[in-house]
Amino acid sequence: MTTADPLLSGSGLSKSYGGVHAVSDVSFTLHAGEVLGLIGPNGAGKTTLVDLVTGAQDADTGELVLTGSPLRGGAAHRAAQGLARTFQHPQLALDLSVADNLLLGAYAARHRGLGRLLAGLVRGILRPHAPADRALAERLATSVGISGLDRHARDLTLGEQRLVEVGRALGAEPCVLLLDEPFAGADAHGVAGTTRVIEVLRGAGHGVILVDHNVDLVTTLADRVMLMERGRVAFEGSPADCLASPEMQRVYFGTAPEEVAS
Ligand SMILES: Nc1ncnc2c1ncn2[C@@H]1O[C@H](COP(=O)(O)OP(=O)(O)OP(=O)(O)O)[C@@H](O)[C@H]1O
Repeated sequence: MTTADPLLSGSGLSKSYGGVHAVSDVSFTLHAGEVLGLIGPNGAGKTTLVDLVTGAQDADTGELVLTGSPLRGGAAHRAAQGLARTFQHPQLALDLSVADNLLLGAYAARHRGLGRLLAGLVRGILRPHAPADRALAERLATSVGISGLDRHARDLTLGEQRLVEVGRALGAEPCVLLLDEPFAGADAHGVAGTTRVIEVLRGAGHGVILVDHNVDLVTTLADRVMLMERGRVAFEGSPADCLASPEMQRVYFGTAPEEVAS
């Protein structure tokens, strides 16, 4: 792999559910230090694409390559290879504390296997955190800007849950982070915390795939944008070019720019 090679690439990815073509022949690249924004209306296939990359769903067709090697296997295997994600609907362990949830990503990366992860978790629950783990939880909390480490996850607002998910993903020290609607339901504080993490990862030469309906934020934060429509890539390019494109006008407003002007 040379520095010009993508950190992560997908080619010819497709996934159908019965007659619904959720993702159809999608190809993409993500380079080191790059934020790729993924936008598109409801049902465009954004979450399905994230699922195919992270191994939450099996692709019908297509190939993925991460740092020069084929990316295969289930979600836990891919996480061990350096992928981390957040979910459109946050998936925290609601009965655990903020600190325990933040540590889950690091435990998973450290133990590289579900059985050992669960064993580590049970040990963590049954006895207080080792000082190093508590310090790590505090560092992750500071990174995303969340306080109250001993609160139960179920007592958090949606925005706080999203921040903990981002912190948990950060704890795995991913080379690629996939964020699925991190700004939905987040207040200014939540937006700032997630934005900070994106900037840190970009600065460290990692990659970020950012899915969100907040087009203003995505086009501000992303280096490149992919617009999806009915499972396909309708446009791919710089944020400015995407915003000015006829495809953007058509997908979001149902009109081409010249029709708007007349
Ligand atoms: N598990 C599933 N079973 C059946 N159909 C599914 C499943 N997951 C997604 N779909 C369908 O695939 C299409 C793409 O869905 P997907 O959730 O990927 O879109 P999206 O762009 O993420 O939408 P949103 O912005 O609303 O989250 C939709 O028509 C959806 O109903």
